[in-house]
Amino acid sequence: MPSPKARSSAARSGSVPCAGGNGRYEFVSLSRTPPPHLLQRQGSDPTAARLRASESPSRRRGSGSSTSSTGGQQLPEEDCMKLNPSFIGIALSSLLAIDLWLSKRLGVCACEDASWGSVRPLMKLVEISGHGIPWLAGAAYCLYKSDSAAGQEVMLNLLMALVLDLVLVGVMKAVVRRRRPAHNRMDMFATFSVDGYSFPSGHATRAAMCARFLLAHLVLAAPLRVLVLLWATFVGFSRVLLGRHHVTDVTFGFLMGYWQYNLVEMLWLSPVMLQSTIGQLQ
Ligand SMILES: CC(C)=CCC/C(C)=C/COP(=O)(O)O
Repeated sequence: MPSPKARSSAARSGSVPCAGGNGRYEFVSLSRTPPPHLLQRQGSDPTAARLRASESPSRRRGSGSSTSSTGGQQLPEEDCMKLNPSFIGIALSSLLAIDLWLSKRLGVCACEDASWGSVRPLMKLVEISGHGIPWLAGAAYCLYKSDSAAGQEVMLNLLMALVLDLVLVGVMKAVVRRRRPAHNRMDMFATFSVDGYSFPSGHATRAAMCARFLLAHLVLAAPLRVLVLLWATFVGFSRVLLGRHHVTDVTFGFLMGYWQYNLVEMLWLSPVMLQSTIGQLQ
């Protein structure tokens, strides 16, 4: 009988252990039709039942409702789908496996005992620099202090962009509900409940969106522009180093933040709108 590890790696690699006719376990490729004695046994064998139970809910749903013929055997249609896994399915599973492996390897500051644990405090400073609270507070303060209409307009739109970002990321996290990496220590300050989820990285979306915003609306010297880009990149990268996120959470977060800036430009609050808004507030 194979060890549990062998069983799980076999399941991952597309072959499943089944109880053979002589009581021994055999590995059967999912891409081949199982021998008849295995097909007969699957109905009553507890191991086969357990394996079926571990299949995806979508496969379990509607089990036994329809059948198709394969080589004279009547197979449930769901099993035929299993025998022909789609190319996109395999590509996605491979990407996810690489993502998990790479994220774990790169999470070198995930705790003090990790290989780069000594730089964790520095990484946490980078984390704070991309947190929503300092950005919201900073934008609100600049809006309050700004004495030019142009400055007020930019800061109001930055505030609107930051709120939009929080809402969109919150909705996305609540829909996808991907768990954070197992090696993450949840010691972030000021989080919403959806921040228990991982996809996408809110820091990455904010960093990408704010970097585009600053580069487009502030007159900055070339070295400062480079610094803004470096900061945004580092904020994203630090999420993986801290073990907070998978690589794909951050990659998607950057893309989403980049796209969010386009949305902000589309929804841009003009001076006319600004005056009527301020008028209503007074
Ligand atoms: C409380 C406020 C205003 C914002 C929460 C910011 C936050 C903690 C986001 C989570 O970021 P990651 O998804 O990158 O971990």
